[in-house]
Amino acid sequence: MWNALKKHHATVADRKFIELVDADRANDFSVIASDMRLDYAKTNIDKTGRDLLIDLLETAGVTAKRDAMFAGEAINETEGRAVLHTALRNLDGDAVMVNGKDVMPDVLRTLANMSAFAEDVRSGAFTGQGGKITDVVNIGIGGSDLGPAMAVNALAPYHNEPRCHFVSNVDPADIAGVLRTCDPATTLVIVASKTFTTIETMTNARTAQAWMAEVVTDTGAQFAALSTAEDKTAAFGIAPERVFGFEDWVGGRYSLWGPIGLSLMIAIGADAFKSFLRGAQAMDVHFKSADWSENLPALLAVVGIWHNQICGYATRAVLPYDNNLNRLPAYLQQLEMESNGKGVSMDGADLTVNSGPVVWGEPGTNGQHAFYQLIHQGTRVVPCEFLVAARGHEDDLHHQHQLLVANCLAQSEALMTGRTLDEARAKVAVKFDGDELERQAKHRVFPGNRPSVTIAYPQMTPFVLGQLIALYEHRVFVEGVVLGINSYDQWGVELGKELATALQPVVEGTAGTDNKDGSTAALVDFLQKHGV
Ligand SMILES: O=P(O)(O)OC[C@H]1O[C@H](O)[C@H](O)[C@@H](O)[C@@H]1O
Repeated sequence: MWNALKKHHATVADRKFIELVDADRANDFSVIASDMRLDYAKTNIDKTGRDLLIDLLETAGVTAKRDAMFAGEAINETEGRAVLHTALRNLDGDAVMVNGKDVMPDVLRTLANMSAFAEDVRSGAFTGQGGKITDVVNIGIGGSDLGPAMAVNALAPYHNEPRCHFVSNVDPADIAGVLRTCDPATTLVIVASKTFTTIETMTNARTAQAWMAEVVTDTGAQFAALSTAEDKTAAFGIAPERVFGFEDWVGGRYSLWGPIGLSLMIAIGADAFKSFLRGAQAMDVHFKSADWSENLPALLAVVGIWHNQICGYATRAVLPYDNNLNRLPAYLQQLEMESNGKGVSMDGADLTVNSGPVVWGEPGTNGQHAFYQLIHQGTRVVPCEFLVAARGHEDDLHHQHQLLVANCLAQSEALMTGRTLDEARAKVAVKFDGDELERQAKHRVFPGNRPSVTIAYPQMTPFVLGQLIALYEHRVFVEGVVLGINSYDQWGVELGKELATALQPVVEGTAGTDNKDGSTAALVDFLQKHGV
């Protein structure tokens, strides 16, 4: 299949896709599911290419794998675990079996407990020593931070109760900066850690505990924990009624839908949080039922595969024309790169194609005034993913939103159409002539034919955010199955952790640098001379 796709690519690589994009192609290469429209017309995928890509899904067994995932089979083979974040948004409670047990009663009970606690915090029924909670500090990292931090920003217009802060970095600047703005007597600290062993999180949690203890008599009463390790949360001193547990079949970067979403739920309320879950559930239903040729996550995945594994474009820019999605690129970096950044297939063989792409981005229009230069005229092609809402939330500034939308559409159009040398000459002919005209014109040429997809939606509501994040999760799943890798482990983060533990005494000066390489030893020496 890979060879067939590469062969086909050779036949279409030079085709100007601007010449292909008429109304028919725009409809044929777009799909609408629930509230979202995915347009992938501005690419050089043609019908044959799409057929081949969909054959690739069938050959890779995506249908069977998808059904196995939803059925609770242990598709995370290297860790022997099911992958069931979808159960967290299965609000109708249809049975989901793991090892012969229906997990839904526990899932729904935890959701009800979280909802009651979140509403108590919002209403003031739950208080700190100094009264109603004014600030929530979520201490977590990776999947225990990026999801809620991204979603609280994304849903800022729905955020109507305590201020929410997110502390992740072990750099003391992070926690010190946040705690400086909070009153310990009215702050709720949420320690979010699936394992409750992550060094950054546990270090920051102890710092927060000491900060609160200076003022608050019973600090444990103002701490909550989100974890799979209830013994460890108890040892930390957090009462069981404020521990919201989940199971190991929820991966860290897929955990926003359950207890790890508590800070989001406190920010927007339990009803809006459920609407967020319903959005994701709608995308799950679509993913399970739509034909691959009409299936949003599957199509987004095959476009990604086309650009990365077939065309060889190493990166992908995610460009939300939605300022509140400013943490989406960082969230997707973990979701996609920690899931599909692997060089070994499930059976232990080396991959024969590239692993998933480098994902990066910033909201438009800011990026336009920074790095779009490279996207338009650099020598490397960067496939772009534009996201845009029909409406913002600032009704009195709707004209500004229209300008935002115009910018978004202009960028994908410019990337596709480019500007020829003749057009560039015409632009500068009034100012220059002769050789100088040629030289100046060359700088103003845009190669064009640069691919992008656009995801459009009516407005960034909780329901739409749920759809969007579930769309990306399933896209990652499909790409992972096609590559034959396990998208649900993350062994690649272990080595650095082990070496950091070993280096701590070296940095502190209680162990020597004898067994370190020359570069590391010299850096330790320099930092020690400067007071580390
Ligand atoms: O939630 P925790 O157990 O504290 O884990 C936090 C994060 O750290 C790990 O190193 C993993 O790479 C991430 O996938 C995880 O989300």
